[in-house]
Amino acid sequence: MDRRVRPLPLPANQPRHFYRGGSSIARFRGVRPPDDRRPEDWVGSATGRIDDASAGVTVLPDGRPLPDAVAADPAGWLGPAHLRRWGPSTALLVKLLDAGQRLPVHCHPSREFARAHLGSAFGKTEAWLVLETADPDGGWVRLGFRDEIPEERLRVWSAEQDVGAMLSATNLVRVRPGDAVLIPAGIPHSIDAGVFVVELQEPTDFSVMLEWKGFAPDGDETGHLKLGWDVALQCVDRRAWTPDEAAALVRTRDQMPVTGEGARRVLPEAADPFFRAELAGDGTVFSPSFAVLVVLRGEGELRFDGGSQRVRSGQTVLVPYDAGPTSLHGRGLDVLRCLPPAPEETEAG
Ligand SMILES: O=P(O)(O)OC[C@H]1O[C@@H](O)[C@@H](O)[C@@H](O)[C@@H]1O
Repeated sequence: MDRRVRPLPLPANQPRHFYRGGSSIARFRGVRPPDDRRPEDWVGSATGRIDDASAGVTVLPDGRPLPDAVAADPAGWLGPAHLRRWGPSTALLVKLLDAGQRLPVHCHPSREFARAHLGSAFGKTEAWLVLETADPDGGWVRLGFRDEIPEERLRVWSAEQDVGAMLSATNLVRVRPGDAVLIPAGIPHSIDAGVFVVELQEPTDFSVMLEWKGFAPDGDETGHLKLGWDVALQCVDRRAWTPDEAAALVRTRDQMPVTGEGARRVLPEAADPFFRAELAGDGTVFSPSFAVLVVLRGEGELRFDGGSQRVRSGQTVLVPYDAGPTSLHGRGLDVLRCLPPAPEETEAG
């Protein structure tokens, strides 16, 4: 019998969260929303929530949590080159995120900070591909402080929860469906209500919360990753980001170059040490890799070594290395293929 792992369509995996959202995920998937506190769908996740390691992890159709399945056959899931470079970690976390309300201003640690203070080889650099905005003209995200903020001022803003000051200090950046946004580690950011994205990240749940007023968890207790504010605030990028620099973190579909295989490279090279993403359609052939597919539009077929699988918009599919070369077939198919960093990637902060 052929024991190789095959591509697996995944159901929604939406741990309860402290902020509202989830209806766009349900609409995208064509299912009913469980309740309005399910704003994130963790797809092909071997990562648990920081406050509850059992939440967030993907459970496969055979009942096994993804980390157990990968541990049992790391080469089959990840391939030999990935395994040599990244070990048995998938090195990738993908989420659908539907902001039903504005997210609190927060930031994520770099690898360097995570290694020094959190015992982790991964920080949480991330990127978004915007799927929808409630207003068809676009939605808003907040990226980076416009002026350099002295540490002491940041400390006061956070201690006093001076949300007005924090928000007015950040760049407000317009995003439209189809745009991709790279969020470098450290940059303070927030997504406004009505923005629905696919998110690629390093496989951790590390957030330093600058804002928590009006949200359920007491950020003063939980927002500093148990490091204390003196250390946690060291991971915040307090530098000035000019409006142009902040806007340059956004890439429109036209700015995504077409690769030799006919796919569009979604993210800039600066993202390569952390994850890769491409938009592909009918006729695209991919070389073997662990991957998470999000079918954005259309329907058709995903062919792989030894079989094929029907795919349609709203589906997410987990692809193991062992599926071999894969290809997409179907007119109007638009698929986001999320990949871990390449095995040849070297260190990045
Ligand atoms: O899109 P990012 O920046 O990861 O924001 C979403 C993240 O928000 C933070 O406030 C934390 O609650 C994380 O658990 C959550 O995943």
